Amino acid sequence: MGKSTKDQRDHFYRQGKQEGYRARSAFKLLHLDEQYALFGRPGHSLGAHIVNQERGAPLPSDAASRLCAVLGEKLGRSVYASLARDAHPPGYVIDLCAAPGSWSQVLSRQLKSSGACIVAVDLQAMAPLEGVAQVVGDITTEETCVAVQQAFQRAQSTAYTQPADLIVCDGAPDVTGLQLVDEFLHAQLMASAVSMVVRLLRKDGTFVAKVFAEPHTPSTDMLLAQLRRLFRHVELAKPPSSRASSAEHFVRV
Ligand SMILES: C[S@@+](CC[C@H](N)C(=O)[O-])C[C@H]1O[C@@H](n2cnc3c(N)ncnc32)[C@H](O)[C@@H]1O
Repeated sequence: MGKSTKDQRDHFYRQGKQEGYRARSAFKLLHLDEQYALFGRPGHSLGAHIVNQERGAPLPSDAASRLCAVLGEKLGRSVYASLARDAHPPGYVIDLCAAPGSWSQVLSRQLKSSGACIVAVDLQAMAPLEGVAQVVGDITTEETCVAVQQAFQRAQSTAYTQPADLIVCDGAPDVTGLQLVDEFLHAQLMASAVSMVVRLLRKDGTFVAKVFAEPHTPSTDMLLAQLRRLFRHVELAKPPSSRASSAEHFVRV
């Protein structure tokens, strides 16, 4: 392992301890939020106008038509839709493969003030977290998928069940050391996460998942192509807190 990678690992490890996170992976989600505004950017000027408009406040100018005038109808609408999405904090969130819970801690801390409803799922039970409902189960089984759906419904105070705005998955199977077996097990996990996303994520909601895939390889291109058949925008990211020596990347749809 190179010196800079080791230093970086130590830095995030120490910072995680100082900030009370259960794992250094917390920073991966925080960095993905910096890149994609996963938790909303209500302070963003255009985003704030859009939120105000949706709340009925007068908009000083018509942001959507101005964007269309500059960028053309199709791109303008698409940029407007993504700014509108990024302006809102997600209200309904599912954290798949959540233990020991540092991503759930990030979600709980970042979204506490907006009163988000958060459900965390893992094979292992984790220490309780304020504002996070837990399901212990295997996400590759139908039984757990139903249990997540039920917990998600119970965690919502309204009669009408909202679909999720954001689903995150940092799942990793126990490593066997046999590359083909490990890749197969991770692909199973990803397929199960995607099948939950198809059932529980709202249209234009956000899904973020860890994948072990180097960019521009045939297997990564195939994975991204498969995801693009289901989701409009699919991107591959490598947050600075993810070790450079690891094939770990994150897909965001
Ligand atoms: C890297 S850890 C997740 C770390 C977590 N995001 C955090 O920040 O604390 C991977 C997790 O995936 C979970 N996992 C692996 N296979 C699973 C499965 N089939 N169903 C549910 N959870 C699973 C493991 O139990 C483990 O807790």
